[in-house]
Amino acid sequence: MNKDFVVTIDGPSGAGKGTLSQLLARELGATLLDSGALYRLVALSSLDKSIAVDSVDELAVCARDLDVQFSSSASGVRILLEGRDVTTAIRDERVSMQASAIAALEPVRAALLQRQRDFAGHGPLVADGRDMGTTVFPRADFKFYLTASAEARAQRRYAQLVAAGETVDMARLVADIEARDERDQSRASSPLRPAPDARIIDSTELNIEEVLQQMLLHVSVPGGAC
Ligand SMILES: Nc1ncnc2c1ncn2[C@@H]1O[C@H](COP(=O)(O)OP(=O)(O)O)[C@@H](O)[C@H]1O
Ligand SMILES: Nc1ccn([C@@H]2O[C@H](COP(=O)(O)OP(=O)(O)O)[C@@H](O)[C@H]2O)c(=O)n1
Repeated sequence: MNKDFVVTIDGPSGAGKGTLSQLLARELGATLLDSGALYRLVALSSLDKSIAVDSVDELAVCARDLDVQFSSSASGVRILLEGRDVTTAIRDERVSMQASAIAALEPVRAALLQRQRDFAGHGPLVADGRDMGTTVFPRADFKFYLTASAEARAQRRYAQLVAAGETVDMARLVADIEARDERDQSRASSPLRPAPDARIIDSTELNIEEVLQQMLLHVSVPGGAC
């Protein structure tokens, strides 16, 4: 087994990718790539700079020049955009919708591609997103596609946002999630779909620990299965 092995976790919003990729990375001693955060950062930066969604060239420059730092802290990974802590700001629903819109633009995806690939090759990597197993790391060692019913995903997201102190309109949240799913799946450039060699896990009826155990069953690392 390659010491720089790559595990990819793709799937729709609220399927549990972020949660499971963190747990799996901890179990495997791997670095984490939260590719959605990169799209969210371009979205936030473009909203801050009032760049319109149809200004494709400007958005691509924004993605290419993104000044971002991921720093570990006691409360988890903090994300800095041009030195400003935007860890919470990028999770805002307005940013989610903007991220989904700009993620459909091929020049933006192309501008982020190498930045994502650069995470590999420095030890094991767990990469979370929509096209990790299809486009960014097509030769990954282990690929997962995590999904759950739209209702379960919306309920999870609702609980997560309420716990973070936000006021959430459930009907709006469901509509937003469905709109993002539709856009992610139907775009021409790297649409959301399982890689042919991905293991599909439906977590609708599974808790987080059960999903983690299923994943660990299929990831074997040097020194034996873990
Ligand atoms: N299998 C599960 N059962 C219950 N809650 C879950 C499960 N997987 C994830 N969650 C919760 O759902 C919310 C969304 O999960 P997250 O990992 O952010 O999803 P994603 O990254 O796919 O959008 C989080 O609050 C997380 O704790
Ligand atoms: N590899 C990726 C990751 C995210 N994205 C886009 O970026 C948006 C935000 O990604 P995310 O993973 O943070 O979203 P959630 O699953 O947390 O809702 C998604 O709605 C996708 O449109 C993408 O197109 N490709």
